[in-house]
Amino acid sequence: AGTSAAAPAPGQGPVTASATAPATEGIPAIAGLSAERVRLADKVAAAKWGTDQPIDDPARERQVLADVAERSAGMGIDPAEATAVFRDQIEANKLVQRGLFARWEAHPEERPTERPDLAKEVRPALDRITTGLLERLKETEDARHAPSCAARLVHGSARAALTQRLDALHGAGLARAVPSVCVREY
Ligand SMILES: C=C(O[C@@H]1C=C(C(=O)O)C=C[C@H]1O)C(=O)O
Repeated sequence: AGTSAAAPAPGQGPVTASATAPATEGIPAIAGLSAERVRLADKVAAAKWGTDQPIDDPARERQVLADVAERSAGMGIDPAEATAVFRDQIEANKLVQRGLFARWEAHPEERPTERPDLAKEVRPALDRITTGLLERLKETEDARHAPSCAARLVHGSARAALTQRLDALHGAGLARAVPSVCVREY
């Protein structure tokens, strides 16, 4: 008793184990972190909903991009490539926030019941994702410039959308977040 559930032989584990595990490295990890960032738009929107804080905050965007430029340069990542990625991440986040505001206008019963603290809770969570994304951008220097990047990005994004159970709005956000990840060499 208790020993009947033998571990599967290597390579014979359930197919779903690898298909649902979050990617921890490479281009797919960038897609995974991008999906997490897009999901954080729910908290950003909930923090702003019913306040006079606008969805677009150009000062905060400049701060995010300046931080990315400085840290990427320090890490040996092309700052132009890194800031292009984060410009898209920001546009994606606003796309989702706008979609959620529209949803909440139309469906009062779906409105958030709590207001997270943008400065103390939500932006620090976004900043942690920034750190992770910069590490992954560094590690994928070659992969992002390779012809195979686009396929890896599409595959990784589809997997992230499934594993993180993104709905249509967040899926559209993820698609908006990642186009600059692959660098075209022409
Ligand atoms: C996420 C926010 O909303 C917008 C999106 C930002 C982002 O994605 O980093 C930054 C500023 C805002 O224009 C926020 O205000 O923090």
